[in-house]
Amino acid sequence: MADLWQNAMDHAVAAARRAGQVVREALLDDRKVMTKSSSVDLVTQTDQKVEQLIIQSVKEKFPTHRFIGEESVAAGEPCILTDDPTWIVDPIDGTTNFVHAFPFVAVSIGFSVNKQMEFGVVFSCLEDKMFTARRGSGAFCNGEPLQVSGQKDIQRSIIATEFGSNRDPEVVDKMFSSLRNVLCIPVHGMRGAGTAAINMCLVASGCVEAYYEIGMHVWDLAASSLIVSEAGGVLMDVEGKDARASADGGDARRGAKSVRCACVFRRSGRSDVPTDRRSQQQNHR
Ligand SMILES: O=P([O-])([O-])O[C@@H]1[C@@H](O)[C@H](O)[C@@H](O)[C@H](O)[C@@H]1O
Ligand SMILES: [Mg+2]
Ligand SMILES: [Mg+2]
Repeated sequence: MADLWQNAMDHAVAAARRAGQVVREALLDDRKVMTKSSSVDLVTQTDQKVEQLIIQSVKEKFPTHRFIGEESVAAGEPCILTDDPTWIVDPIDGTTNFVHAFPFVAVSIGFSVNKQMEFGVVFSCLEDKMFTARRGSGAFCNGEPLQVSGQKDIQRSIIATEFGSNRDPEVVDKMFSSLRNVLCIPVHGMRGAGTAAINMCLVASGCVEAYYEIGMHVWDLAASSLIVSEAGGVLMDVEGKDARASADGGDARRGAKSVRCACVFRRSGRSDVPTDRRSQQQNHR
């Protein structure tokens, strides 16, 4: 049976690749840096230009489809997910990395129908790695199949996280407390690429066992949530509930901030997490 959305997925891959070229070229020029919610929440004209290029190219081909785009929402567009075919776009995931030419910058394009991710595309454009997933058909990097880590012991794991853009000392204290809790499990190490999408693709690739972050937005993780789950991983919120609803934008109805956290772990077996670490949700595969 013909795949109804394959044509759209092919378009997304081509659009992400074109967008990646724009990002790479922009790295050769001065980057005009602006700020959004705080002095460390950065955006550039390239973020805005790339988002418009992606959305315009989709509108020409799929005029009835809807959009949730990071920079469109920042400019006042609503962040509401309906059952309609919806493109969930983060034109540059890792804007701070882009500004500093730190080599992990992704173009993230997720596609949802009936509030369910149908495909996800994350192009790590400085590594030239195209991560893709079609619901029910697996996850790939440059065409090679992906599988999450088989590590069964969190004490032999690497955990990824990010610090976001909130510099409120109380929030920072909570982040450091979480870091301490995780490090003292103990784990082999902690890492962060500077972009949620690439961190989650590292989980899907089996390079890190889990990734957590408090305060992500739906566009940060819509595409990579499907890449993780199609690679055998799971998404959960800090209470251990299935976070795909949030990742699919299901919580987007309550606005972009609704996605509190997406912890991505290998497909869980039984998990008897010590209650004092419930928020880190260890996985016993
Ligand atoms: O803004 P952006 O570069 O698209 O997305 C980034 C996320 O990928 C990252 O996980 C988060 O910690 C940053 O604060 C920022 O939100
Ligand atoms: Mg982002
Ligand atoms: Mg972004």
